[in-house]
Amino acid sequence: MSFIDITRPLRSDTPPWPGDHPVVFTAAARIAEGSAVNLGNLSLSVHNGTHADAPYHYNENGTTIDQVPLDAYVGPAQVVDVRGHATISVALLESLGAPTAPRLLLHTGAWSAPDQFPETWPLLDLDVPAWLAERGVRVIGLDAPSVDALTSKDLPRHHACDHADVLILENLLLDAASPGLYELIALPLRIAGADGSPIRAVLRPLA
Ligand SMILES: N[C@@H](CC(=O)c1ccccc1NC=O)C(=O)O
Ligand SMILES: [Zn+2]
Ligand SMILES: [Zn+2]
Repeated sequence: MSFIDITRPLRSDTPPWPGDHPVVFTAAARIAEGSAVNLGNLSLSVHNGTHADAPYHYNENGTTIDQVPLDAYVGPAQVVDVRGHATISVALLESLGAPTAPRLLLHTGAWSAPDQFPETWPLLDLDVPAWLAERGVRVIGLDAPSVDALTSKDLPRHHACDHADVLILENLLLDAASPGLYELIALPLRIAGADGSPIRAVLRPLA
């Protein structure tokens, strides 16, 4: 069965989080210029594009990305459509029949123009991470740049996820994923000591 690719392309013309390092991909060598090979150099913030946050991103004593349990990032996942909602409450998720899987992906529709960084996106109520964790959820993903607001400095939703042992995926591309149950594969790179990592995130429909 074919995959649905829920990864944003890493492109130098996609704006990063304000103030963060952009995607820089340069050709260090080109066959067309007489080299034996084409050779690319890549420079990134680990929060560019579709990525996993490591708990170390928001907790000095948190797990770094090379230490996170890989089985969290592979397995059944539910996609729900929360487009048009400013806040995501327990009641909203219940009304959508969530959660039915250990991974919950929120289609917010908040970042629709790739060359324009969004200013607002739907935010979880602070009791949602613990409520989801009690129901077996280990990963929350969304198609917005963060689980917290752009201007947040105290990152209450990141911390609520951390306290509930819920891992976070950000900047997914869920336009082609209708609500339903899938297998998610979204493994981070083994970057020693890092606070996050790009992922290649795909869904496979579960019949
Ligand atoms: N995707 C990130 C963005 C982030 O937190 C961030 C990235 C660069 C510089 C500052 C950041 N966050 C808070 O001040 C996140 O919410 O995890
Ligand atoms: Zn992040
Ligand atoms: Zn984050």
